[in-house]
Amino acid sequence: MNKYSRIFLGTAFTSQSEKEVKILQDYLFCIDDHGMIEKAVAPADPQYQTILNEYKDKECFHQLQDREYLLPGFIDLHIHAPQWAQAGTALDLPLNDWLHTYTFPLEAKFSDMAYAEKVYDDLIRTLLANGTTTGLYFATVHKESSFRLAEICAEKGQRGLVGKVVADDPEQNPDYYRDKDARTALAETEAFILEVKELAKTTKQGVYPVVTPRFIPSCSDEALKGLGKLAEKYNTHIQSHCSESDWEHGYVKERFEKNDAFALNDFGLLREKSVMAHCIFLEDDDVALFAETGTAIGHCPLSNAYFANSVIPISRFHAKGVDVGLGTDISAGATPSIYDNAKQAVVSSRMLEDGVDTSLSPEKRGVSDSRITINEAFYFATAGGGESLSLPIGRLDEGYAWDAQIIDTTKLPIFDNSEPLSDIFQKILYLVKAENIKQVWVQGERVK
Ligand SMILES: Nc1nc2[nH]cnc2c(=O)[nH]1
Repeated sequence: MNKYSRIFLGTAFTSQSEKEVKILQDYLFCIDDHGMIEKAVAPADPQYQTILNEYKDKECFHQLQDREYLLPGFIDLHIHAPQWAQAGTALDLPLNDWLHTYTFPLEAKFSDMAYAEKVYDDLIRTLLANGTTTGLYFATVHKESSFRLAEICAEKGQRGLVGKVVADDPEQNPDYYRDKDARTALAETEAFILEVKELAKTTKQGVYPVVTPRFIPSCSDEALKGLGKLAEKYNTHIQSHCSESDWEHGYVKERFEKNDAFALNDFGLLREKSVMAHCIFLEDDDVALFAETGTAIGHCPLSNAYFANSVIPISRFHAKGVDVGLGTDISAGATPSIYDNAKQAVVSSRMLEDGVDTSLSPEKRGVSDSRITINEAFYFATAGGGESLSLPIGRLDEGYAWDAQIIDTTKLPIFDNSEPLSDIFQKILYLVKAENIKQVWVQGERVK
């Protein structure tokens, strides 16, 4: 009987801290029956040779080839799954017009199970191919197809956190696409939570129900209050949008005479397992409230370039103790790739630091101390995402799930065998496309 269900031998990159990447050269990763990393063994460790000798000829032994490297699987903290069907289009309008012109009509189509199946199946396959091993999803207001999304994650081996969207306010949502009323929305959310919890019992990598008020403008007070109570009753994750654009931030201020963060908190929606997308306009006391409640920011830099009307000072918010992960925000972000968003997070932060208005002098043009490095963006894509979700994911370390990508660098511009591993890491983050991701593993199972 084998003690470990799988062993991987290879060189891995994983976050040591927000700013530092740890290089684990020629390590042995010993995976247990539950798909967790039981041991990460360095070549200098006295057990290394013993384990190697015992496993090297077994089927469960996986040795990386020359020029292959391991990265933790990426965690996408903000995906509108139905919007995959319009990815790459419809980005010409501001947020509220975009919702009413393109997005609500599209999402309404997810009452059709056959259509939902087609889109969701393709999305999950594509995300896995891009190295995303955990996804936090908004589905639609339809309970049945939202549950189908959770099932497709379960079947394809991705760790899915899925929300049936709640949008019940007749003033803000069209008649053809909204919950009938707050009571119905809450009853359906509760039934959805129970169904997904049942599905989780047979899903190795985990599947989780998420309480999902679309955003404050979509929801009545009754729905928001009830959702806070449901999240508490079932100890679920919570997701929504917070202080995303001038319009949305202003709408909440007008309705509640306070910022989004405090309004959400009043409804019991800021908790340890809450992830709020965007959060561009947080003020100091909002940031302190996020840190105090354990609420995380799903940072979606590509989407923000279209809808946020500004650049989030993510470095400052993170330095104040707020958990941060990355999100694609499909389809406001027109890529399924967290690699693309990691790069954009760096680019946006550099533009914030330097500023963009050339009519101003350099010292007045930007916001100092805003830039993040590619190491920090990698941290947000992996360990930061895991912390945001309060799950043991996002690191290739003992006690974490074996969620990993095997990167084949033979097609990257590496011309010198002695190139430092720290440079290879940067080339991976800047240049990898789905075709360079050779294998993807979730909870010890191969999914690509
Ligand atoms: N980016 C984005 N913001 C939203 N706010 C409310 N709904 C949405 C959405 O679908 N996408």
